Amino acid sequence: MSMLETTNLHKRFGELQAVDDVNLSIDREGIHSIIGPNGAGKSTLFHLLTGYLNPTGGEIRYKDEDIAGLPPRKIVQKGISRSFQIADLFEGLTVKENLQIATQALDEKRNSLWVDSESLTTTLEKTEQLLEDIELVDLADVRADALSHGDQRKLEIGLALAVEPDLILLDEPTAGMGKQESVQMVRLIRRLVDERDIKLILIEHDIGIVMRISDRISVLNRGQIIAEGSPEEIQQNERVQEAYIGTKRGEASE
Ligand SMILES: Nc1ncnc2c1ncn2[C@@H]1O[C@H](COP(=O)(O)OP(=O)(O)OP(=O)(O)O)[C@@H](O)[C@H]1O
Repeated sequence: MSMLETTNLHKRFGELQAVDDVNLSIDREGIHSIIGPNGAGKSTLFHLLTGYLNPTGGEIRYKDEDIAGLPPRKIVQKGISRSFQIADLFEGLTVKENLQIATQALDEKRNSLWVDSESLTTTLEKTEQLLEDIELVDLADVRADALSHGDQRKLEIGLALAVEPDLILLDEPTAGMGKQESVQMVRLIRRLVDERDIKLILIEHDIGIVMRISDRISVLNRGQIIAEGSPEEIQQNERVQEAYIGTKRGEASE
């Protein structure tokens, strides 16, 4: 059974159908990538799945419950998380402080004036675990705005993990990275998915990375899904090749 399913999902901006009758089925395990040329509708689809945009039509079912149109906070509570931009968060705080705040957001007692020692211990333990998971133990006391670009992206993933999601959505986690940083990031993401047993939906422009990391791929073009399958199937699909004509080899939409 699938974990997340969209049925006839639409999002229109004026005359433009940015997401056009999308039927997507995401099963419970592994990494499912969404690829497609610039303007294909990938980010719009992510915004719909995470509550940042309301669909114009259609359904989004997560664990068999309709979540279309729910606000982002409610969707996070259901177990779906996405990466945040550090710029929108706490640049002046350290790596550890950022993770602590995100972890505390899970705690039902966060609005209470008195935090009991048990929940404080749990928060600290979870924060330590997150630091290890995202390989930032050595940089725990460094301010977020002093981190390298690659380490900021790791922290963004840590923040998304802090709410203990079952499903996580990452939008271009390797954007702006050099080759070596990208390889490290891909390795980290694969390990997290396997160790934490979470499902990942990924938007990624680098086709080389997509083919290496994905268990399944859906291809969007002009708001519609034009192909879905394993990396091998997608590589050989003629409609996909046509959609990418004119793009450089090894890059989907640059
Ligand atoms: N808020 C908005 N208002 C109007 N049009 C929008 C809005 N957001 C996106 N669009 C349009 O919807 C289409 C799909 O955009 P979207 O950003 O989802 O594509 P994408 O596949 O993520 O592209 P990219 O790879 O360049 O990030 C584009 O034509 C875009 O200009």
